[in-house]
Amino acid sequence: MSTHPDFDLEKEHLAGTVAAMLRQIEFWEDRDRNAGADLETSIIMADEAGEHAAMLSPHVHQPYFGSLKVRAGGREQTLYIGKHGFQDVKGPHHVVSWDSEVGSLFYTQALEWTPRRGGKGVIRRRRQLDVAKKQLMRVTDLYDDERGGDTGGREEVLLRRLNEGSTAGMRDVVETLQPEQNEAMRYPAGTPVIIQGAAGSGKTTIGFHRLAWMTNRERGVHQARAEACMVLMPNRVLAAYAGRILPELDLHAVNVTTPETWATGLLGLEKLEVTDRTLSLLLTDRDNTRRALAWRRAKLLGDARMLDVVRTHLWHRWNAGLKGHGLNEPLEVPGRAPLTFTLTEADLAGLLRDVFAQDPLDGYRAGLRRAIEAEAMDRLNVPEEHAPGVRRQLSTPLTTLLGRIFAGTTPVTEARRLLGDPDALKASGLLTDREVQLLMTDPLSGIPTPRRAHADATELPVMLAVQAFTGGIGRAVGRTLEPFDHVVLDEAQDYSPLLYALLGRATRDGHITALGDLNQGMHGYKGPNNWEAVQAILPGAQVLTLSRTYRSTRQITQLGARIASTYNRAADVHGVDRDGAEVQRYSGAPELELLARAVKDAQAAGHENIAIVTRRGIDADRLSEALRDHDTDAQPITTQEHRYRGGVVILPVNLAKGLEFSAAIVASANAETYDESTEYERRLLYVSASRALHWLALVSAGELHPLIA
Ligand SMILES: Nc1ncnc2c1ncn2[C@@H]1O[C@H](COP(=O)(O)OP(=O)(O)OP(=O)(O)O)[C@@H](O)[C@H]1O
Repeated sequence: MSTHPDFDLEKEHLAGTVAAMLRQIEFWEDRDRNAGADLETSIIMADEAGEHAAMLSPHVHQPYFGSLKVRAGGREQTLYIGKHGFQDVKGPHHVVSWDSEVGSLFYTQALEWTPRRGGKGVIRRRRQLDVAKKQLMRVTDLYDDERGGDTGGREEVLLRRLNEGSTAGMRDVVETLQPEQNEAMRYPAGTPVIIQGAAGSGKTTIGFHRLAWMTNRERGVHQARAEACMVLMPNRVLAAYAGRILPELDLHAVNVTTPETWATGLLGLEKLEVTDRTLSLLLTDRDNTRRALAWRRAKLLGDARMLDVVRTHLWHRWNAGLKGHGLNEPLEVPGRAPLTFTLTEADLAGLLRDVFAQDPLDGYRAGLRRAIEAEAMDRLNVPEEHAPGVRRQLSTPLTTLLGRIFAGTTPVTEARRLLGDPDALKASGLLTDREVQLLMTDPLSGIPTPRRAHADATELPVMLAVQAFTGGIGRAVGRTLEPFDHVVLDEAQDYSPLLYALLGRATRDGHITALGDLNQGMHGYKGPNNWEAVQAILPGAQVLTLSRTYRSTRQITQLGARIASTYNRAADVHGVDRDGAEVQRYSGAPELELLARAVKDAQAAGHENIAIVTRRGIDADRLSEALRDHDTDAQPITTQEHRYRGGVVILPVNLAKGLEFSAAIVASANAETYDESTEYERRLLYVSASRALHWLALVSAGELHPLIA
């Protein structure tokens, strides 16, 4: 297929590597060889060997995708880079893992590095090796110092990859990771990272790669365990779509969920309906004063100061709660005369003060229990071996006592009590009188609430703050709480500073990766004003910018830029210059007919994964039904329960965000549907028009939207 002079040599090396891998897998799977001294040892050994075999076998069909020729310590060698490291015990067919320190050299532009053993290492050649089904398909040199250095091969390989069709899930980009992405992905572990990048710059993809990199043993104390990590995505359709990247990255058991699911789970209220009434008001109310009020109130609810407003409120509540309470418990300690443990109200207040000072991760209720137990052991001089017995005797009286002090502090009721009480809001001294007044107004009163138990997206963080102080915040492991090893936030521009503060508490220090685009914010009333506001909350956080975009052809990117330039002066992003089909425009006939024709045209152009994007969910349901009469089967994705499995689908723009398709068709692409004078609507039009990789159609029965006509 290729005429590269080294093709045959590489082919031979590949065959050798495949054989070595198969030999190793066979070795691991050989039960007799894994027989230990006793049955238990044998089982453990066999299990471990089986695990190694299971990890390696998916990689046999493509052991590596590139190589590096390096010179270090007077010796030249070629390192093969793959998705999974492999040590050939009987031969030279080793593979270095892409996420190792050495693997990084494949992606950078650097020509030298400092090897672990010291001295100087020189990169002599970078080579891409396309391998599929154990066959070598193509050899492309990216850099070769014998052929004048940079060959332009990296761009060539990238373009080939970007020309491929979309799939039903997010894909890894291990083979074509670009230098600036590689740098963001490997930013030193233990530093919170904010990756800012335009739509299609690979933020979400890179976030998952960083997570995979974080689980590599080379990260030392910063290594993350996949099962102790969490990724938050804006909706469940996208979470499922993106989650398909995990096995490709050898990541298993990572919890990919939405902030609402995580929050309601933490509150123990899985059935709680989460509304966004501020958004409803901003979209429907024409009263600018009320809109401004709703916006400012939502912002204030998400202000980081609210954490201490909540804390101060709880301080007063619980101090009032312990009035008139104490303990007077007879205790038995073996070998000692009967004892009594007495705690006065003043003692309790003192212990509560200590707990507030300690600020324990698992909450103040558990903290106070521990403090009282420790006080008992200390005062009564209980020897270590009898401590568990004393704790047992204290258990019931303590549960009763704590129940009284913390009575009624459930996150939902307590957050609402605080937000309805101006004196409580003022208690911390952190909010000005005007701010307290603002919180006391209810600009949303005209927006209906659901019948079911509900909480608004803007008040949820305040509820979580109550939860954080009462029962704690973090990852539930059995009955205890631990911090997450690492948390990745997608669409991070939509997270309030208060949420950042809470997530920071719930995660190991320095282990948050936030992916976002301040220019793409659809929900500015919830998010931070700028990344500095987030940096102020996550100490040491670094903002890294991805400047190039990869998703779409030049034709599609240019159309998107035209829409975005109406609300965003920074819209001038530069994309990979990839040529594609002209944007198709359909109008002047009934919409159904045009949509059906567009689907046929997209299929005729060779595309399989095709999306029709509508403005609202009900449009998608209605059109999906009606299109059947036009011989077009488009599966609706209109609830968070639906999953994208490839093929032709029809979905509203809010569920399309983050997904991508080989071809996209924007339905009702006109000014009646996407109001030209409303920035929010123009942003939605942008999202609709930026879902396609290769082929885009704009459809309207009447005139097309002036921005794209
Ligand atoms: N280095 C790369 N090699 C190949 N493809 C890439 C690379 N980087 C990004 N892409 C592709 O670009 C597309 C956009 O990536 P991704 O969805 O991660 O971007 P994003 O910045 O999160 O976009 P959005 O803001 O729209 O959600 C995907 O198809 C992804 O596979």
